[in-house]
Amino acid sequence: MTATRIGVGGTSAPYDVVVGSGVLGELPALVGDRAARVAVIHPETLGEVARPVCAALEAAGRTVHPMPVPDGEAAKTVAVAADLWARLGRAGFTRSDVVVGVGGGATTDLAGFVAASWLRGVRAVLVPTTLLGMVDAAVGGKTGINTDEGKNLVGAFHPPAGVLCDMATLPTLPAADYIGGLAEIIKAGFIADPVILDLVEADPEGAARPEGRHTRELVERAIAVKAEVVSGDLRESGRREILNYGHTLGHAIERAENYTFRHGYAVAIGMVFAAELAGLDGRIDDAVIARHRTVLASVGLPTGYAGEAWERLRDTMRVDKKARGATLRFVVLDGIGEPTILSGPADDLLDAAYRRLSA
Ligand SMILES: NC(=O)c1ccc[n+]([C@@H]2O[C@H](COP(=O)([O-])OP(=O)(O)OC[C@H]3O[C@@H](n4cnc5c(N)ncnc54)[C@H](O)[C@@H]3O)[C@@H](O)[C@H]2O)c1
Ligand SMILES: O=C(O)C(=O)C[C@@H](O)[C@H](O)[C@H](O)COP(=O)(O)O
Ligand SMILES: [Zn+2]
Repeated sequence: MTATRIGVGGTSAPYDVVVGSGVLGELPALVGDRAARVAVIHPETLGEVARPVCAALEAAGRTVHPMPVPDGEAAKTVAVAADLWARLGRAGFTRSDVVVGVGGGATTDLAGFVAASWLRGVRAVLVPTTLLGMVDAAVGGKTGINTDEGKNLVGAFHPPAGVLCDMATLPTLPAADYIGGLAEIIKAGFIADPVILDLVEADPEGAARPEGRHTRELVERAIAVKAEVVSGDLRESGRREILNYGHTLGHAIERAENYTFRHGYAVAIGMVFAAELAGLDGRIDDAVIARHRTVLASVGLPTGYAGEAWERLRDTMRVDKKARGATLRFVVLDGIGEPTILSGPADDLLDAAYRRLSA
């Protein structure tokens, strides 16, 4: 199957998300001719995945600097970012050079942030190798790291110069990580493209595997949702907030679990919470709430949570980026494909929605 190109606009430098299988040959063109040096930031555990990326760039005449970092969320720290700044400095990276991020969403968030901050911004090209990275994290220019106080609290909007989704990398991804990516795909279904929900419901077992019959369509539909939203609101001054569906509680759970809980799993629970909130607020009926639980559970995602104390989660949600002053704001649905903001819900509504998660 040939590669698909999904354009992302809304900036002075529109870019393509290239989706296909065995498409590494497209990488040098995304990196461009001006770069003499390319830093390839990748998890140290993914040396085998990064090697062909480095080889493709070397074959195109670039001087490649592989920069291994800790795996997954452990890389999203200021200490790792500072170490990368030091490595770029020692290697003499200038404004015409390029940072390539290879790996899951945690790695591409870090690589994007380092590219955004080095010399106040150099080009980033992202090569996501997880389902979640392809359909969400690598697209749209949100970059960042975590702090002790919460998730993604430091970062920058820095759109990539290109994104290469080589689906041939997916078969080695552990099943649990693949399923985590489905949470963001299902999110795109609830907020904007209900056909996604239909496709998952038609074949949940296939949806949970890279070789599933609808996989390519699910990936492309989710990217199309993200591309359309961020093209209209890069800096999240309005509509982009819908991409945060399920993330207000989700991020609080990730922090409470010390980032050992997969992002997609936390978002799945957060979407059920948001659905319960919307139901209690009279916005959606029981059938829509039930559809959240059934579609998420059908692919193996969690729909309940009985972990950390609710009071602590509620406190953590106060540093959510959608909050304004003391007012918590949640993305909720008025119906499938009809996201809106619920501003300042009463404490008893929040408490009741949370109780339904542990019931
Ligand atoms: N910037 C955004 O818009 C955005 C959007 C969604 C999520 N995110 C962020 O993305 C992160 C989650 O991303 P994730 O789910 O990809 O997790 P991750 O980056 O932690 O990767 C999950 C695991 O998969 C491994 N892996 C990656 N590719 C592999 C492959 N091809 N074969 C074998 N193993 C492979 C990684 O080494 C890691 O152990 C979170 O930090 C989240 O906040 C950002
Ligand atoms: O791109 C966006 O905008 C999103 O909200 C996508 C989310 O899936 C993603 O997890 C994002 O990193 C969350 O952003 P944050 O601003 O809440 O940290
Ligand atoms: Zn997310």
